Amino acid sequence: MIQIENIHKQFAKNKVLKGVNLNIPEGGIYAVLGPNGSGKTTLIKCVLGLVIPDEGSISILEQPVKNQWKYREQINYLPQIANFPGNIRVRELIGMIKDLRSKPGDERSLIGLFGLEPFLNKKLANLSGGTKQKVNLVLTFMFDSPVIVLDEPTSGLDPTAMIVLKNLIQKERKAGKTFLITTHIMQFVEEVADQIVYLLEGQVYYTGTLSGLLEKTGQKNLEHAIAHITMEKQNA
Ligand SMILES: Nc1ncnc2c1ncn2[C@@H]1O[C@H](COP(=O)(O)OP(=O)(O)OP(=O)(O)O)[C@@H](O)[C@H]1O
Repeated sequence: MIQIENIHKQFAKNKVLKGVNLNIPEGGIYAVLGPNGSGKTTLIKCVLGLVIPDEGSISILEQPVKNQWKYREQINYLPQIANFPGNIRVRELIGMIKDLRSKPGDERSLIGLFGLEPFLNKKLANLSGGTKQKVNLVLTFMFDSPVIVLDEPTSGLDPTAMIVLKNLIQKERKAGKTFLITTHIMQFVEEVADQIVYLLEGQVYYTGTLSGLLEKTGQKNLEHAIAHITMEKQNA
């Protein structure tokens, strides 16, 4: 479904991705993890065509993405920071995004799930951070696409919204969708991810199941496994 081969990317002298290889088959939830600044967002943006790699190739649904744009219709993307103008009302924003996509979107059940009815006529600038994130999740999940990319989806969410999000992800996964998710919330990863991709020093340090990572590191949970990898690297 997504093939990433030998991706390199540097910003000025900062070599962020140094030969990333990753093969993501169709269906399932891939958590892309790594320390701050390890290149998770950069990698995701390469997949989306928002960052152009210096070297390497990416194919999605068997199509190389270089100089292409049509494939993006197959991806729903939740950015880490979505910067929409503050004077737009929630209802208008949803309408605008639906007009921009060439496929139909259905936001009604999502608005109910996230309890957003009272906010539909409010301007974005007047919403709390968590409520804005719920709106962004509606914008992401209202379209039916085979690939869903979520950059820090839990940001600012209260526990109820977190449960709604986890259920939504599981529902879409059962429908055969492929997820790429970045997050620093390890409990979230333990609960939803099928596979873990751990980026370190510009390369993929680990891909596999959570239990495989625990076995590899000899730790009892993901938080400890990651701390173990970091310490090991520091002492190397
Ligand atoms: N457009 C850009 N111009 C210059 N440097 C950039 C740009 N985008 C990212 N970087 C740098 O690339 C590195 C990786 O950033 P990236 O956002 O991909 O990391 P991340 O793993 O997603 O981090 P976090 O966990 O903090 O979200 C950082 O050093 C960042 O400053």
